[in-house]
Amino acid sequence: MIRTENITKTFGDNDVLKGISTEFYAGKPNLIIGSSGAGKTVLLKLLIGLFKPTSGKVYYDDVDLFSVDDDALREVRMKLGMLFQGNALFDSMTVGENIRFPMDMFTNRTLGEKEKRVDECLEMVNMEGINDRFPSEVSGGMQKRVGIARAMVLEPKYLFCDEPNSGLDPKTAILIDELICDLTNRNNITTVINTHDMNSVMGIGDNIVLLKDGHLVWQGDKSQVLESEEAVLQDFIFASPFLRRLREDALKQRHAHD
Ligand SMILES: Nc1ncnc2c1ncn2[C@@H]1O[C@H](COP(=O)(O)OP(=O)(O)OP(=O)(O)O)[C@@H](O)[C@H]1O
Repeated sequence: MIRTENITKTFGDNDVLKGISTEFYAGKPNLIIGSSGAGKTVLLKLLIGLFKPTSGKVYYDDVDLFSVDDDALREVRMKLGMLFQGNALFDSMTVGENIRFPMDMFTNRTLGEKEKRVDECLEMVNMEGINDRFPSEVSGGMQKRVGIARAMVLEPKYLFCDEPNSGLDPKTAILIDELICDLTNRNNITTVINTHDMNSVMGIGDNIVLLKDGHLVWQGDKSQVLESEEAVLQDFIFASPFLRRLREDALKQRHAHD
């Protein structure tokens, strides 16, 4: 579990986060949503310790991320997995070398042990046998899976995904969501996903945190989205006239059955 306590972040005279107190739970995908400039990326960077808050606290279970000594911080960092926007795979390395990279950096495992773990991770994302291909030789959806395999290689307790669906067609995007969700449930990981994708919100939104102008304006799960009266949420999720009509129809049907 990750908990934030009244987090603020100011750059110069720009108050980007204005007191965020929330929890991200283990074993479920936690989504941060909100329109452009709301502060999602800044919050994600704070959670992983890339930015320090101007004030407030971030707790990983009982560990206060910004008050612990370097050894304890390193211990927390070893438990973080990160799926970067656009995958951030190294083009000059094979798929296998990309997945092995965190083990080369942070462990003393033998080459045999590392190769065995690479195979396990490729199997985990249903991509067995593509070790020797280069990222440019596989599709965008496959690259995403490789990115997930790399994020999982050190068996993270916390997984961060920055817009995991960007650049994917809707069907592939849903498969990637399901894969992240499945790995999260099976391994009891606290997964935090920064997303704009409405399908993700309605498909895997077990805990949704909505930001607007640096404020947390709504928190709930996908089953509460349809009925919520929160205008910012409705504007964000049902952004087009077509989607607003769909929501009205769905609400009518639901109330007709009540
Ligand atoms: N390193 C930085 N220095 C100064 N200002 C920053 C920095 N990073 C982000 N900001 C500012 O913080 C605000 C929120 O940016 P952020 O990237 O978190 O938005 P976002 O919700 O992730 O938007 P998007 O969905 O477009 O990625 C913006 O006004 C941005 O200019």
